[in-house]
Amino acid sequence: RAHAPTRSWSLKDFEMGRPLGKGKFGRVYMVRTAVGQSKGYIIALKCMYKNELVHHKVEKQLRREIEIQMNLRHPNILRLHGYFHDEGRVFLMLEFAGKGELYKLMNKLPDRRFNEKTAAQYIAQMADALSYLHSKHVIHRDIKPENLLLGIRGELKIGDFGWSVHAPGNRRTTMCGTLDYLPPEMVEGRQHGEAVDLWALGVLCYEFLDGVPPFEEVESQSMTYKRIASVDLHIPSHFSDEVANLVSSLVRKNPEERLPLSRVLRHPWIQRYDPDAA
Ligand SMILES: COc1ccc(C(=O)Nc2ccccc2)cc1NC(=O)CCSCc1cnc2[nH]ccc2c1
Repeated sequence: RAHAPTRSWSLKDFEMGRPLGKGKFGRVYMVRTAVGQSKGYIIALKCMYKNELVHHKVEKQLRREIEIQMNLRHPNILRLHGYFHDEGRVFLMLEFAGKGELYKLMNKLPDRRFNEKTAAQYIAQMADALSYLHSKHVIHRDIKPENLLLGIRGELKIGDFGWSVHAPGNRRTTMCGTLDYLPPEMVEGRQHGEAVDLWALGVLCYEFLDGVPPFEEVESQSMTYKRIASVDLHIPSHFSDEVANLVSSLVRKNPEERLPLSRVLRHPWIQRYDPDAA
């Protein structure tokens, strides 16, 4: 049974603000609740057309996602405050992340690189969010910079759950977007579990420090595929020994050998920059 919204919202409850971007199936606007006199608060309103959702056969996935996300509460996971619909559209009331999209910030950095201190804080926040999701048997499956947002205090927020499923997952619908973050078991279409997020965490850490993901082959997707399947990983010389150790412990072919999140949070590289991470 889909969650009965806490109260029935409708478009007239909001003051429309500027567009925040185009999502997968709709547009997102910055809006303020409590029209008129009282302050209210700012949220991101995602507007999607029902016939488009039906056309792409994703209405069941959306319903499942709403079920999952209405119960998630974590500082590094973008909140879904509620949802409502009118005759032709579905609206998601999402948390507004005050410092915007992480990849836009990355594109402004010289060679898109963060220093190790910033990267370690982000990875600690991601590990925290992922251990929360995994404790609820939710696999994200799509951890990558494009899906990360920044809160007003500069904290990371996992922002988009287009592919989260209850473990163990076995992707039924076809893939879209980059292969770069997918682990061998997914590119080979095999059974996969929560360890796919551990692999992606290692790939994310690599990209934060090198500016590009480890298996990227701009020219050829099939080459990326081969490099992932063979774990053709080369750690750049500018990586500290400790972060080299962390990345190599996460980006492992065998899912069972990947460093568990509890160990990531206690890893020397994380502890050096974020002592109260664990
Ligand atoms: C929890 O979050 C989400 C949950 C569900 C869905 C979704 O669309 N699910 C879906 C749709 C159809 C079929 C199946 C599933 C999307 C999001 N999240 C976003 O879309 C992030 C960017 S919109 C928010 C936002 C906030 N804060 C910002 N600050 C600057 C820009 C910005 C942008």
